[in-house]
Amino acid sequence: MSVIYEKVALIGLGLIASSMFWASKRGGLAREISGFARSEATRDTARRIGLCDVVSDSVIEAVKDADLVVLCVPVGVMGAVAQEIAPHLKPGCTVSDVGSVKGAVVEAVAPHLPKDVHFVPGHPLAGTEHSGPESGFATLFDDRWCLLVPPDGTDPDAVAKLRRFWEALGANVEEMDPEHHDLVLAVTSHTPHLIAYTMVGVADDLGRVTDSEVIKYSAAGFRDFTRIAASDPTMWRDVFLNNKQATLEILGRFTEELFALQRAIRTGDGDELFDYFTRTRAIRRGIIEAGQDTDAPDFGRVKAKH
Ligand SMILES: NC(=O)C1=CN([C@@H]2O[C@H](COP(=O)(O)OP(=O)(O)OC[C@H]3O[C@@H](n4cnc5c(N)ncnc54)[C@H](O)[C@@H]3O)[C@@H](O)[C@H]2O)C=CC1
Ligand SMILES: O=C(O)C(=O)Cc1ccc(O)cc1
Repeated sequence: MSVIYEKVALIGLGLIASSMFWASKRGGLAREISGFARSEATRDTARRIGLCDVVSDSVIEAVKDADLVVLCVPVGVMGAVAQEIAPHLKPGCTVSDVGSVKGAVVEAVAPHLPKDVHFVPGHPLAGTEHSGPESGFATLFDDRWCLLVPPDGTDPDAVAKLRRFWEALGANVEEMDPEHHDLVLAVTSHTPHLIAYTMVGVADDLGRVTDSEVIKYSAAGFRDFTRIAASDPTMWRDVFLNNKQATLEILGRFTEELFALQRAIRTGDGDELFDYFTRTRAIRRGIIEAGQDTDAPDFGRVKAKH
């Protein structure tokens, strides 16, 4: 592999930034990677484990002379971080992010950036329920999607370079517009997370989630819910507050379907239940035939290149 960016700055040293660092080192994709995190404890941990070539105590220092700056912070603080770094960005550099929501991030970040900087927002569809600087690993993005949502008129060379970088990190890259991204993610990630949170909350309300019998006998479905419900609360609070419209739209549809199934159970309508489950089974089989393995413990890897 060869160097794609001379200097990369990673802002917010958690799961995604640390995985980007290790994957970038694996491929030799940057000559220097600087990092900044808000808390001193995170910066100390990063230094101790060798995360980033240089860990700066100031975000301004971290972005100085960087050719690529990636915002890896919770969605709700992207705008504030962009505002802080904007006057210190190298002319001609690319600013990107990895936030799970795109519309609100574009709105919050774009107005702060100088005209001579390329803004190419991104979102790797890869993660785990773990967070923090010690949770990252080099293979996180291998065979996963990374979606780029460049605003209209973005310099195609800047987009192509960032695409090459993500491909070298191991991902399959596709471009999308922010609104479509947010709707797709509301269906495939955000609403399912909310359902997992709710289901674990319900079990907890019943006082059984920590009960050894429930843990002992819990089937894979509930275990997956508890894994997902262990995800970072700040990150997920920000996802829902910033993808409000699409999540509420999908939740509305979800509750309609749930009520229909509830009614079928109450009235003993076996045909309704059977037909519904037959339809959903076909969807699952379609996913497998398309080469996407959703059995992966964290998130479906992309088996086939599309
Ligand atoms: N965790 C996951 O599975 C995935 C997360 N994402 C997105 O990636 C972004 C980062 O997520 P993770 O790496 O999982 O989070 P994380 O919680 O592991 O790391 C976030 C880091 O940002 C730092 N931070 C928070 N506010 C800050 C500020 N104002 N200035 C500087 N640093 C600040 C935190 O101290 C922490 O070090 C989020 O926007 C999230 O939506 C995207 C794909 C997957
Ligand atoms: O851990 C899981 O199951 C995930 O769903 C990972 C994930 C979380 C958030 C994202 O924006 C993308 C991927």
